[in-house]
Amino acid sequence: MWRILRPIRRRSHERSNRMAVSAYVSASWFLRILLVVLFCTIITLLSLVVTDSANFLTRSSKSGFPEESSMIEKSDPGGANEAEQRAFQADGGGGNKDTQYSNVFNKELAESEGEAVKKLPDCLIIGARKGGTRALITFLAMHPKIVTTGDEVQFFNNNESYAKGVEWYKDQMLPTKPDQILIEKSAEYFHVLYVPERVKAMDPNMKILLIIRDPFVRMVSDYSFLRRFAAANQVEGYDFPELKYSLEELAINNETGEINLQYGGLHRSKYYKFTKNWMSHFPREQIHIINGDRLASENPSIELRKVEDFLGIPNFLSEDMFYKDEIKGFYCITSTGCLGKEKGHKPPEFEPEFVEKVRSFLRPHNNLFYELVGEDYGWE
Ligand SMILES: Nc1ncnc2c1ncn2[C@@H]1O[C@H](COP(=O)(O)OS(=O)(=O)O)[C@@H](OP(=O)(O)O)[C@H]1O
Repeated sequence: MWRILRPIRRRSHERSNRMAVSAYVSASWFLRILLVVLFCTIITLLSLVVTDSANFLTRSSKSGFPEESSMIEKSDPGGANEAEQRAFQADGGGGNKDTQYSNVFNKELAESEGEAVKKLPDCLIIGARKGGTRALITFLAMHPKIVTTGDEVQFFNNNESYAKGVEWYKDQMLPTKPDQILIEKSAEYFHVLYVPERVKAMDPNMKILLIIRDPFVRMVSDYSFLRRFAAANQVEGYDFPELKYSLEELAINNETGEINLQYGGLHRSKYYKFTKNWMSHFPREQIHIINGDRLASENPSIELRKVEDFLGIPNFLSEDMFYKDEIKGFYCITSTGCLGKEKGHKPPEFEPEFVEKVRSFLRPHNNLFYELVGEDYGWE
């Protein structure tokens, strides 16, 4: 019996051994496949996380600091009002029809070698709208080493013009000698969020001039300009609220008594947001900020000297080239007179409560702006 059973037991023993070996082999393959799948999943997840954080950082750097979002972005109705921009463009940038000033004040400086040819600008005055951009470019145009554009070209902020391409843009410029700097000013560039990206794509070395003034004063000037403009002009498809409503009615929501975040005039006075956007495309050293309050209230040669230094051209614009016109209340050019009648108004008066409400809304934006640019402008 034992002899009969022994081979059977051996066979069954061998069978169970084989089964155990094959179970072991299958289990080890299963584990290997599982590990490979697990590894692939981890890699995919990790790459998703990395890409997402990179996107987040890019988004943050384009639209402002992440911490800004809690305080500032909530109070931000979004981009500039396009209809308003059209209205502004219809006037070539706010009554900017000043003539070019001749550059032959100083013979030595005026003598430039080489042939004058059309080229793309070396420098842009980007705004801020109603910051004193016209005064700035008009004064700079007296410098023999500077050539400027007349009317605002509004190339980067106007999709129709932008679509015409850089050759078209170049064609809008005046011929410039090799040792002269060409400056274009369009006061709306500062406020349109896609502009710096476009400028950088054309010339990453572009020098940027930004002139800012007390944001409350700027808002008042912005409102007054649009009101005057609307009274004298019609823009198809756009009803100017400035014609129907007072500044107080536009800036304050009359139901809640709170600031009206949708009001474009106020939005454009939030310098931090727009400057941050420019600084995410251009280094701080490439952006020179002019104090528009000072350019208007002190002899302009003080602020202009800093611009000359920034542009790397000889100091030429001197105190005696300007005088204060007591009737107009602004500085004018000794040899040619004041800016056109569209520039330089006595601001209207407002109730102190209104002024304080708007100023306290702007204050955190101003503080962030001071921090960002490294200078305290001391606005109330
Ligand atoms: N010297 C001199 N002469 C006249 N005006 C001067 C001057 N310096 C600064 N300003 C102030 O410039 C304000 C107009 O700003 P902008 O030229 O940037 O306006 S625009 O955006 O181009 O339309 C303009 O605003 P308003 O006073 O509301 O007209 C002036 O306050």
